[in-house]
Amino acid sequence: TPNSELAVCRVLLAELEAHQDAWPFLSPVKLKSVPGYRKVIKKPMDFFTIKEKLINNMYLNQENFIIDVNLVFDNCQKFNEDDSEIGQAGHRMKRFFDKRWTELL
Ligand SMILES: Cc1ncccc1N[C@H]1CCCS(=O)(=O)C1
Repeated sequence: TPNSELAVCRVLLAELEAHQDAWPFLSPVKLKSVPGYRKVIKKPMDFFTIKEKLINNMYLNQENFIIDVNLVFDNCQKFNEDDSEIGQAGHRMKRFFDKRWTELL
C-alpha cells in the first residue's frame, strides 16, 4: 500500500541523513556560493528537501521518492570530479542507498 511504501522511504531517508558522508547533501547547494551550479544543474535536490516533500505528502509512491534520491547522486556526479571530496562522498552514499534499498525492498 502507498502508506507502507512511504514508511520505508522515511526509514531510508533517516539512514541517509545519519550517514557520515551525508554532509554535502543535507541541505540545498548554496547557489550563490557555488559558481556554475545554477547553470549546470537543472534540477537541484538534497536530503532536507526530500524530507520536506515526504512530510508534505508530495510523494505518491516509492518511485517518486527514489527519483529524487537518485537526482541528488546524479547531480553530484555531474558537477563534482570522481576523485574530489564531495564526488567520493556521493559515490559512497549512492552505494549505501542502493544496498539498503535492496535489503528493505
Ligand atoms: C553537493 C554539492 N555539489 C556541488 C557543490 C557543492 C555541494 N555541496 C554543498 C555542501 C554544503 C555547503 S555548499 O552549499 O557550499 C556545497
